[in-house]
Amino acid sequence: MYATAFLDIPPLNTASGSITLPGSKSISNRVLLLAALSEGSTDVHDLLDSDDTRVMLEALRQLGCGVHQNHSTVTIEGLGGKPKVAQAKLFMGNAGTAIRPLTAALAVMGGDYELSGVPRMHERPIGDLVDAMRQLGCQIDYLEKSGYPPLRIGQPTLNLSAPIQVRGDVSSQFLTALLMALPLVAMHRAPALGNDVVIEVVGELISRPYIEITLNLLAQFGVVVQRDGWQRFTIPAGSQIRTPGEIYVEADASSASYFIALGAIAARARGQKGIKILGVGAASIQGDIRFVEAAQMMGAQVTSGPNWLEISRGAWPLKAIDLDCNHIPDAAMTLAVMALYADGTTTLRNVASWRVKETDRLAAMACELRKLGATVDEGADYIRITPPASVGAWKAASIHTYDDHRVAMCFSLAAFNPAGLPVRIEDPKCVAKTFPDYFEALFSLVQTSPKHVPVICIDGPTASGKGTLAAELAMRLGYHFLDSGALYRIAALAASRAGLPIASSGEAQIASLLPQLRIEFAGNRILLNGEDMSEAIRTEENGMNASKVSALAPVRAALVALQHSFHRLPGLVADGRDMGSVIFPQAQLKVFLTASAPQRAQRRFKQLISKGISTTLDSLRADLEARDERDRTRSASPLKPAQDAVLLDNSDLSVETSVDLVLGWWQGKQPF
Ligand SMILES: O=C(O)C1=C[C@@H](OP(=O)(O)O)[C@@H](O)[C@H](O)C1
Ligand SMILES: C=C(OP(=O)(O)O)C(=O)O
Repeated sequence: MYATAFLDIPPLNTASGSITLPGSKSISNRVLLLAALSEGSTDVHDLLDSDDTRVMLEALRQLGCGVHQNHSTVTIEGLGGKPKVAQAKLFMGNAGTAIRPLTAALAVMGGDYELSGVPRMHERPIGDLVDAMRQLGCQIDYLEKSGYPPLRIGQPTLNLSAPIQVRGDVSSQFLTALLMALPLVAMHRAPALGNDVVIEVVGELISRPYIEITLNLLAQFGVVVQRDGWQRFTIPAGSQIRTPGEIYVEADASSASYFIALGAIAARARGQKGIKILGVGAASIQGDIRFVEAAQMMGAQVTSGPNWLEISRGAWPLKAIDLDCNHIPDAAMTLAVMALYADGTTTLRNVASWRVKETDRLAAMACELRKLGATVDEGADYIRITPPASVGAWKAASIHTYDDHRVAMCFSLAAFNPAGLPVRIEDPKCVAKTFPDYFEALFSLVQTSPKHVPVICIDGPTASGKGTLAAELAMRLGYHFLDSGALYRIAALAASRAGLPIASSGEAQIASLLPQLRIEFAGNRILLNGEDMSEAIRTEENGMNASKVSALAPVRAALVALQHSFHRLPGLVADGRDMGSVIFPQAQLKVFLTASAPQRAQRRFKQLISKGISTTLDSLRADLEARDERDRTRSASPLKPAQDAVLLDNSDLSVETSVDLVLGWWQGKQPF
């Protein structure tokens, strides 16, 4: 997950490849609750691991439910309709699918519970559900504002004499909550005429396909709800939630919308087929699978099987559409970004519920689409988008994401703009609500011209602090990190481990070994084929070998290719001695970092002493000065700043100040 303050997505061109998407949020949280309410244990396979499911799992644990994780399977030991813990404060984050059904279930079972969430959750309505539960004799109080969480739940005096009425025009989750909780009432009622539990929907019901998910999963847990259209739902008396023993969670169809759109928008990479999505397809029980139809209307070419989809670009530009999106409220946000690539004005209607979700999504989408150059008309329940009038009318934008995962995910697709502008996504970690690794998934499928992938080079003499600075910059920008000095050391270590002669007689073999190595920089650790080598490469002996290896021409050539392989989306920070001058001459920012010899000697001294290695300041300083002189004057690639490098003497600067300074220079080069 990118936990950076922002993520700059370079302009993108093509996309190809296949992706297995994480589990459905809607299915995961329903299955967790149903498994918890049933008796016995349920193995849930492919459960979504994200903020929304974590809050649900944590709440279930607090209520005394056994939760055991084994790879992608979570086993839930059910409570059999009665929490083991009668008093708890439950934090539900911003998960509508957690707080609403859990409120209903706890209110029926009774106890002393408080349910709260993030500040936005306290602005998301729950009054219609509370009103419905109160008809049944449930005890629910508002702790702050009437109609909104946080809530306190007490002991009910259940009294079911008439159908329970619920409004469904603000959120379908209230009806879902009743449907999942009321079997707990029905189970205690003898099957007899008039004993069934009946729910009546008052007025219009929105987001209807989510009710189909609820009914489908209830049936898998042994509760077959009878229905009369969308108006009346009957839970037969004597119904009981029974675990099916194990259950598989489909991949998330709403998450699929970003990749379906990607297939529709991105040019196809040469010889490639487009985007293949695994884990969800035509047989999905999720309503958002119908996003496929909307994407096809806009021009996407889609083929599908029961649990896969394959998408490629069809009509281009995309075709503008006018669509009632009430059945796909979440995925419809993706259509709003697709509309930027359409041949006219797109109108998405009947999405008033957008106003009460993670943020006011109608206002948010309108504001951010305008930043990109679109003309947007926002109504009470619709949004109308006209793309930028010409290539020149596109603007580079920093997209504010309002702590809304879907805003962050759908706007990443604006990076395909024809103007070749990057897009900045603020607070990218908000995708953790439903898809923590969204951006990693995106970057695994998209390609762009290497010239668009940014590189920052930090070169400089030994002990100038370039490694620390470069690693910190990479972390702050979410870029890859290349410590080229360590690469020579890793090459030497791998060669000697493979038993190859560290001499010209072994140069061909060493060179062919290098491309097979999987080298990763994880923070300040260096991994070789998954094994942490951070200490092993720093030995005196390996240092000598590294120096020998670096003198072998074929090895150097192979290392160039290896260094270039770090140049990947979304960007790279490389540190070394010839990063800016030789390896990445095209880098957008080159910094040549220096510090006075006494300062560097001091830093190295502290470093060695802290490792328990004894040395003296004077000898270190003499070594450094001698080495500087050798580096500067040697004939083969002498250490000198690239012509276009910025010099930074950090003798009197803290690491933070140096980082801020370089980030400031970097920002000065951005169009945002
Ligand atoms: O029941 C569900 O799983 C959901 C229902 C929808 O909410 P509304 O019914 O509030 O539209 C949807 O937006 C949400 O992401 C998940
Ligand atoms: C509306 C959403 O979430 P929630 O389940 O919290 O309602 C969503 O995921 O888009």
